[in-house]
Amino acid sequence: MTSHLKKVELHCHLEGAAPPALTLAQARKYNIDISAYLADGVYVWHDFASFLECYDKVSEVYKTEEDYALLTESYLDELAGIGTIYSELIVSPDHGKRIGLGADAYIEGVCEGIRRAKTKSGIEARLIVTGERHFGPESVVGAAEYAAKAKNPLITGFNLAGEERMGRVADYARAFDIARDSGLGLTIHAGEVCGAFSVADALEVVRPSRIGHGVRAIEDTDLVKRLADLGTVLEVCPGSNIALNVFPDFASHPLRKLKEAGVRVTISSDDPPFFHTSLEREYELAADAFGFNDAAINEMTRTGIEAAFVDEPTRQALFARM
Ligand SMILES: Nc1ncnc2[nH]cnc12
Ligand SMILES: [Zn+2]
Repeated sequence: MTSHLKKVELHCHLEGAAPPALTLAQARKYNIDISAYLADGVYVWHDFASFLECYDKVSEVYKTEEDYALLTESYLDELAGIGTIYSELIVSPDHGKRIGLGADAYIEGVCEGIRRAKTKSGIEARLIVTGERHFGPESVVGAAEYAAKAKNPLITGFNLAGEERMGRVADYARAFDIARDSGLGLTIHAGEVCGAFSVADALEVVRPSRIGHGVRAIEDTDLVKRLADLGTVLEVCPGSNIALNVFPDFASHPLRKLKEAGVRVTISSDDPPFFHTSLEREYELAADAFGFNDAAINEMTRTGIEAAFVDEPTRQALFARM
């Protein structure tokens, strides 16, 4: 039972949180055939590459500022309903451009959703702009430039997501330099689909305070020690890792080993309905599948607040709500 615990989520892709029923309604509204990617109320994919394709197709049925406001508001309402006090949403202004809405209107819709949810429940939220590796280094630089110039107080971080097997982290270094110079918090997907080398690359090239997943660092003992020594926070998404077959089952998932080795870990849901999970389930898994007691789970939640891309008064206000 974790329903009594306060919760924090640092790693959830906004479009990845789209409920299948809402996606279907959106597809019907815009007369889009989504049947190859959504059938019988579940998203259809079979491996990491087809998951990314499905994710991109699903994203295309959200088209207007109001669509994004509604999607954001609905997800944050769901989080607030399970005791979540803080959420970071990974967003892609590039996607706004690709669907013809434009990056500013896309972000404005998301911000409107954040304001609506906060008015109702007090949930605090921030945005992490992401580049997608499979759209190439230039597009990732474009995302970083957008985030750096936006001067939007809700945009506080920069990320790199997408096909981890495409290129090396060094190919995306310039985007992270732009984001770092503008004062954004840095995180990067690494050690999810690719092995420990990808996490080592990320540490060397990006020097991020956080890493998305990072779980395959477990393949290299020295690297695990380095993560612990540096205090790098891992945004661990166990349900996602099992769904994508990064590990065969929860018994072989390294969350506990990483924590016991002194690595700072937090728990998130990544793309919840795609992976048949939710933040609520991830907290339940922490208790039931990983055997963490309330104190250990609260420690991970506090780590999330420590690592959140927020100003200090907001961080202290979040600690006060724990
Ligand atoms: N789990 C994941 N890994 C990389 N890119 C993603 N984009 C959405 N979900 C992702
Ligand atoms: Zn992710």
